[in-house]
Amino acid sequence: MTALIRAQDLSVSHAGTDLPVLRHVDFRIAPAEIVTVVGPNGSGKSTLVRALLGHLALDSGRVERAPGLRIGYVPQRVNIERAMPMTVRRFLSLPHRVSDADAKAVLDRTGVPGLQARQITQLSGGQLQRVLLARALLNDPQLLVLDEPTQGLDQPGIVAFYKLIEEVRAETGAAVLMVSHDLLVVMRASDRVMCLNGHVCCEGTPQAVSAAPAYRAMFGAESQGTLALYQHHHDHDHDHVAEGHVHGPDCAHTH
Ligand SMILES: Nc1ncnc2c1ncn2[C@@H]1O[C@H](COP(=O)(O)OP(=O)(O)OP(=O)(O)O)[C@@H](O)[C@H]1O
Repeated sequence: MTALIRAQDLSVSHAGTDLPVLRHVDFRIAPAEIVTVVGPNGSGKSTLVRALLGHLALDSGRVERAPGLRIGYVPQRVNIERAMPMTVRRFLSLPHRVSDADAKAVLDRTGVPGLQARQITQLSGGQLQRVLLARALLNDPQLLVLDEPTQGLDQPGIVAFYKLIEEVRAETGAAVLMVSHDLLVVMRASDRVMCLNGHVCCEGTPQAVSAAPAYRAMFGAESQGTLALYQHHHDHDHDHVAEGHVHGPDCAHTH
């Protein structure tokens, strides 16, 4: 099936960094697929998302988006202006006005009914994430992009949020691209996982990635729990990684 987004050989630099933050990254996501990008802090996950959305200039490579692609984007929670006085109802109408009926329906759907009159600043972390998701769902997206959607949530909150994401995918057929640090939960919820450290260290099914030496080296003890979830039937290689790329400090794979 045709990809919703396909990127080839992406390299991206930020002002003031010597080395490109992303180096020779290939990416694609198909309709209804759940893809998760994992990697250490500063490994370029948010940069990849922003490059795929067309928010950043590329050093090299290209990003192709399906014509007219509808994207629902939930940026990192830290980027939301929490100090600004605004009700949930008003927030849902930015930038496009929505009807009361649609606002009610989407809040019901995301498990936070009746919050219309509440100030954004007064929401709990879990409620805020669901309101952000609600807003992203309003334009009936073919692709949902979630950058660390469960930051600050406790474990039951994280599990419940990913369950909601899976339900939304099942109901709407939307593909989902997530950045996450919640290795255990996210691995179970994903069709495909990409392990990023400036370049793609490993990529594949959760089973394959959780057993990959690069992933294990990167996440250490935390990865052991993930490994226990899966049987060991891994056979990945790094053939898709461009020759001569530079390893990040936590990347231990060999060629
Ligand atoms: N606007 C910017 N200007 C300069 N450098 C930036 C900018 N945005 C990100 N960087 C740098 O690029 C690198 C990758 O950042 P990015 O936010 O993509 O990483 P990340 O994997 O999403 O990290 P985290 O897990 O901490 O959110 C970091 O070293 C960061 O400091």
